[in-house]
Amino acid sequence: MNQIQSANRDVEPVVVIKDLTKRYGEFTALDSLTMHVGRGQILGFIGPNGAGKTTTIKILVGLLKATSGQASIAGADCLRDSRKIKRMVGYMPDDFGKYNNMRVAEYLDFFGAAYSIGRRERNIRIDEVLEIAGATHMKDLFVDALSRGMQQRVAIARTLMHDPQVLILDEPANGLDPQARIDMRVMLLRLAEMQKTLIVTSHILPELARICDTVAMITKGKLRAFGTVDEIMRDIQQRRTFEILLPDDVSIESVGQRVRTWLDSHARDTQADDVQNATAETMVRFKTSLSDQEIGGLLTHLIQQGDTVLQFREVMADLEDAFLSVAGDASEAGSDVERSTSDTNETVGSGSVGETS
Ligand SMILES: Nc1ncnc2c1ncn2[C@@H]1O[C@H](COP(=O)(O)OP(=O)(O)OP(=O)(O)O)[C@@H](O)[C@H]1O
Repeated sequence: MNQIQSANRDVEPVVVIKDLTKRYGEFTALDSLTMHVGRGQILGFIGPNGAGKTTTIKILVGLLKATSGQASIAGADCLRDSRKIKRMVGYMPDDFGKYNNMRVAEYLDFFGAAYSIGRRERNIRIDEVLEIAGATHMKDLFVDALSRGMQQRVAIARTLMHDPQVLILDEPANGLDPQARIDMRVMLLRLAEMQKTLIVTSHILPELARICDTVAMITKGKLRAFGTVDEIMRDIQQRRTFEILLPDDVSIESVGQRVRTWLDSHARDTQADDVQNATAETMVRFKTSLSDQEIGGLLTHLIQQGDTVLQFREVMADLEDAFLSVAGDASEAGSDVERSTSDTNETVGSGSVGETS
């Protein structure tokens, strides 16, 4: 197992899972899972279908008994102290459910009452949670008429009604359009700023990379990687990919050759196909294990040679690459994970060393 220890050691752990195992008869759904999440942090809990995410969540919220191991939230045992757990945890399932003829305020009032919040306090709380979720304008709308993105905001508001310190959100970005996904990320970050501890499940791997402090990747009930996104990336990304965007395809051949020659003389592990001329995209793409500072030397070299470079940027491997790498079972994971394009971290053409990452 490639278990990377989190850099967030200084943050007080709120959710602690230790050697958690769950068997259904002969079948092991969770196998000695150990991980933790600190206060005000976002954990991306990532795994393909059937990996064991829901099983873990059910144990955390006290709905399922583990076969062995421990799960606690702020010191309370997830099974034995279920009343405390219920107060401390807000769980947002993937499915919004059907609530015909119910307005948003009534919907929130209903859930507030289920948490035994008094009527006056409920009214105040409804306005507060709608504000936090950016859904104040939806207060009098019917929930079943809302778009998926609006429903997700209301679902977050509902999860916040009893002011839980830990939020467990199951696939919150599922079915959202790109703008709604961005809005969702902003909202999750805001909740973390409010010192809420968030566990966010996803099988859309890059979705979480931008906002998570820590990522836990599981397949077949086993933890495959646990650490910050940077730690996981650094661990797998021995060789990084860069792109050099050129003004036209005329200079591609010469720039490609210059990059090849430069890499040959600076990086011992350079391989024949490490440099590729992407003519249609007017760019040269190359892989290297060199440091940012060393790669900056290549940019300087090109500019000194009179090449016009529009952009010099690193192609960020996404969490999916990391996942496939650490899972060590690409065929199984690859069939389940949703593919997406890589992100790029753009920098300027005539830039200096520091701008390459
Ligand atoms: N009650 C049960 N009896 C037997 N096997 C079960 C039971 N519940 C879950 N499993 C199995 O345990 C494994 C983990 O399931 P779990 O629902 O935790 O996965 P998941 O990561 O949440 O997947 P998904 O993303 O599809 O929800 C799966 O192989 C599932 O079939």
